[in-house]
Amino acid sequence: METVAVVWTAAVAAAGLIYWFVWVMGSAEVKGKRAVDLKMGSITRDKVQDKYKQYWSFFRRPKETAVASSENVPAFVDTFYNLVTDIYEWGWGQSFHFSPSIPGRSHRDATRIHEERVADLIGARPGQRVLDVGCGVGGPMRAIAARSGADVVGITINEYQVGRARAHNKKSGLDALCEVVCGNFLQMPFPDASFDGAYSIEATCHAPRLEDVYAEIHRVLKPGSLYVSYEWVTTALYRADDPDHVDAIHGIERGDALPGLRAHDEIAAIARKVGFEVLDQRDLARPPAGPWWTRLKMGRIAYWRNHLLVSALAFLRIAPKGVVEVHEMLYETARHLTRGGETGIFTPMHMILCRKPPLTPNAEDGNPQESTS
Ligand SMILES: C=C(CC[C@@H](C)[C@H]1CC[C@H]2C3=CC[C@H]4[C@H](C)[C@@H](O)CC[C@]4(C)[C@H]3CC[C@]12C)C(C)C
Ligand SMILES: C[S@@+](CC[C@H](N)C(=O)[O-])C[C@H]1O[C@@H](n2cnc3c(N)ncnc32)[C@H](O)[C@@H]1O
Repeated sequence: METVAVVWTAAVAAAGLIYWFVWVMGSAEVKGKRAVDLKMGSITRDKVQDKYKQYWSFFRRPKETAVASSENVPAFVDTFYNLVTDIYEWGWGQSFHFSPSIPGRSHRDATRIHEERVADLIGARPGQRVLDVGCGVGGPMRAIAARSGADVVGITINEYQVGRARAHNKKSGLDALCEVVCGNFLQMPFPDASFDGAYSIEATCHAPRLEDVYAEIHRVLKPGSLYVSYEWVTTALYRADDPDHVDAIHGIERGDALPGLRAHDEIAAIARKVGFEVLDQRDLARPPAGPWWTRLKMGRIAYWRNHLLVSALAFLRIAPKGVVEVHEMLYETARHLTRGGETGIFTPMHMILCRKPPLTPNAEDGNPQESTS
């Protein structure tokens, strides 16, 4: 009799523990993805490990060869997002970017405020059509549509994200304002001058040549309209002859599918080269902004909990094989990003605000032409 009672108590305790571990601790900060729902995007279960190896092979080539074959980059970025999208949603939320921390406010509030700033900078308003370049699963798109009342069209290279973004748009009741398209932002499926504004949040860093994506954005914008971008860059503190700096930046590139980080002072010149006027540029991470990396750093214990959880789910075959390796890669990446933030050599929020010049009447024939001032 006593043995039965002990066995029952142990079974109930174990069930309670599993429930707490998987369903309570395992749910995303913004509910919508739980650990038990981790898939690997559109990759079939048996191909996850191969795809992960394929992802790494990109970085085994010498940098010159990798850059020379930059036409492969969108496919490699697509593979990366198949591998990480569910883990990002589960462990971070629906907005795949950083934000300055704000004392006394939650991460969720800080994220929304950083996104709403974009809507305000480009003056988005009801009736306008705004482009979200590299939209992820649409966290920013929903915040910006809700703030401004503008119609937002997002583009992402990753088909799996399109499905997730559409489902979230519907669930949040914002599907009338938010639309998502699968495509390459280097060759966008939109006509010339078809948007009243555009923005990109921590996405154009995936472009092998920034001028290519900026030129596309310039093409689809109406004359006189605004574009704002939060760029990942090295700052003025970065020293290419310091092995610690180089190691941190390479770590960030490898763990975030980046063909090569750019320097902060290259961005404006590229924007001007494709025809934009640069109205403002600033590192939004500079004081008085609170550190963006504390959210990553404060989560050490959470990472271990997540590691145990992911390992258990893979062992039980609930999550696909390969999920543990991807999770480890992200843990390493978080270390490099934190180092980049603490040393000040890297920022994920170099803000650049641009305008496509308005049309002015041509003095000779009276027809409108792009102003060059
Ligand atoms: C803009 C990009 C992505 C930025 C961030 C959203 C992500 C960068 C690193 C990611 C993470 C690192 C550690 C993970 C952790 C080990 C896991 O347990 C839970 C998820 C993480 C916190 C994950 C979340 C998203 C990031 C912070 C790039 C790709 C251009
Ligand atoms: C780090 S996520 C940021 C997503 C979103 N801006 C956010 O903040 O939540 C980068 C996004 O850029 C997209 N992306 C990268 N390269 C792309 C390309 N060539 N064409 C279209 N989208 C691309 C990815 O698919 C992903 O959605």
